[in-house]
Amino acid sequence: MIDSRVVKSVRMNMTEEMVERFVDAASRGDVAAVSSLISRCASLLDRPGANGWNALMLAARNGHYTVTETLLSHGADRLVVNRSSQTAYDIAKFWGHTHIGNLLVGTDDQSQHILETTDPSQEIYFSAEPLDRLSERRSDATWQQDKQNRPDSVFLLFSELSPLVHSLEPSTGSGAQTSLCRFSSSLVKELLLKPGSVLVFLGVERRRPSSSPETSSEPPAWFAINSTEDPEVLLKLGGEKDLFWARRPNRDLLNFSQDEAGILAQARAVLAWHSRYAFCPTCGSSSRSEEAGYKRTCTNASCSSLQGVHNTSYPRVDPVVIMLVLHPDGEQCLLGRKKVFPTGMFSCLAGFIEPGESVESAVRREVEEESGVKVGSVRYVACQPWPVPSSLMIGCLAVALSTDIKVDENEIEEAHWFPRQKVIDALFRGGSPVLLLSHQQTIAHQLVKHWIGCNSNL
Ligand SMILES: NC(=O)c1ccc[n+]([C@@H]2O[C@H](COP(=O)([O-])OP(=O)(O)OC[C@H]3O[C@@H](n4cnc5c(N)ncnc54)[C@H](O)[C@@H]3O)[C@@H](O)[C@H]2O)c1
Ligand SMILES: [Mg+2]
Ligand SMILES: [Mg+2]
Ligand SMILES: [Mg+2]
Ligand SMILES: [Zn+2]
Repeated sequence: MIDSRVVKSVRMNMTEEMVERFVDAASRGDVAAVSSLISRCASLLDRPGANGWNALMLAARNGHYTVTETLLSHGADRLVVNRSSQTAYDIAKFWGHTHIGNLLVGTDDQSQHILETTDPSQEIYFSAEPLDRLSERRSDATWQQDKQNRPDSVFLLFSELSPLVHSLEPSTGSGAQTSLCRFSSSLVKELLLKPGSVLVFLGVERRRPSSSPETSSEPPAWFAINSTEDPEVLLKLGGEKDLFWARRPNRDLLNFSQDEAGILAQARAVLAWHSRYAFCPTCGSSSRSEEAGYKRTCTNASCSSLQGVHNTSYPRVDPVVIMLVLHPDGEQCLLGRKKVFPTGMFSCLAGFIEPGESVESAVRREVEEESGVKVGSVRYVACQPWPVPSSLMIGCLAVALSTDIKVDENEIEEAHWFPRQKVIDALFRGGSPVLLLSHQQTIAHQLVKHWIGCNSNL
């Protein structure tokens, strides 16, 4: 007679073994194995494996859309948490699998599913577009004037390109520490008449899906003003006590909510262009702002820039490649540091694209110029508007063909190959004396996370 405890422990082992097979199949994206195991034993669905993660969490971690969809269709519980109190949604978001995150919260529009890759672009700081730019309204002077006078229009104030902001209580939960100070038209009326004020129309608030279509009133319009008036006088306009000018771009501009960061990037980049192009680049005469701040026109009637379309009259966008270069062994990445970086901080190499150059060629040229490393294949990942003053960072992964490093000492202080584990420690364990990564809101940081997230066999 076999002892009932033996039977029980054998049965237990068999079940544990089945659970491990089930979560492993989900982790590998093996939808056939997942479906067949669920059909044989439905109770496997939410069972956690030995490491405390269940099938839905592992499918979310590794970006397996179809397995996630299958588990949800069998009723997998999206709200179960692992030992770090993370749900499958938290895990998907952390690893940049936006399409899985959307599926888990039910907002999936199937579009990203086709791309089936991690898509960090949705979360890239400075890239949100909460306003409809309504570019077709820029040359409608009557419409613009009406909007400028409307009591619900919002005006952002900049002094020499620094936005007026106020600090937020930490409890806001959005992670934002600062918020843009918003003015109504009555408060800025006089300021708009000052000769040194530049006004830019940013757009109108996008209708919330919940708002009823009959909502007659048009959503509020947003504007940005750059002023040369005394900043202390302008501060008083705000009225509130804890207002300040966000003067240090690489620090003060990285603490806003995603939406405000997107608005800030648009405003600051266009205002920066106005501040540098007060005179016509073609003939040197003064120029004036037109089309709600999206064009500058020369005041010299005989200037050739008035004939046809000239790119000198429109806001600059400077394309910059920024690349995480991977060692041929796939297990190390190339990071460099400039003299101006804080001690121990390393970042991706970057460089302005030159006229007539493709993204891929710029990646290869800049990497070789700055580190001596030759690059083969280049893959686009995501981009980031970088309003300092008006760059567009084009983020790529690149694979090295050579490994010897010889830095261009004019620009790069040092550059090294960093093993994956050292980068993981820096990413998740707050850096180490030898490696501090750039601010999490930079695309350089996102590229490193994307690389680590790509290979799920952590
Ligand atoms: N967001 C991020 O993660 C991140 C990271 C690194 C750099 N950046 C930004 O990317 C930009 C370019 O990086 P870089 O400095 O290494 O470029 P780079 O390696 O091309 O070197 C800069 C030099 O390029 C020349 N240059 C060519 N075109 C230029 C232009 N349009 N404007 C200014 N200088 C130009 C100048 O001589 C300048 O000194 C920097 O301004 C920096 O703010 C952003
Ligand atoms: Mg360079
Ligand atoms: Mg560079
Ligand atoms: Mg360069
Ligand atoms: Zn001119």
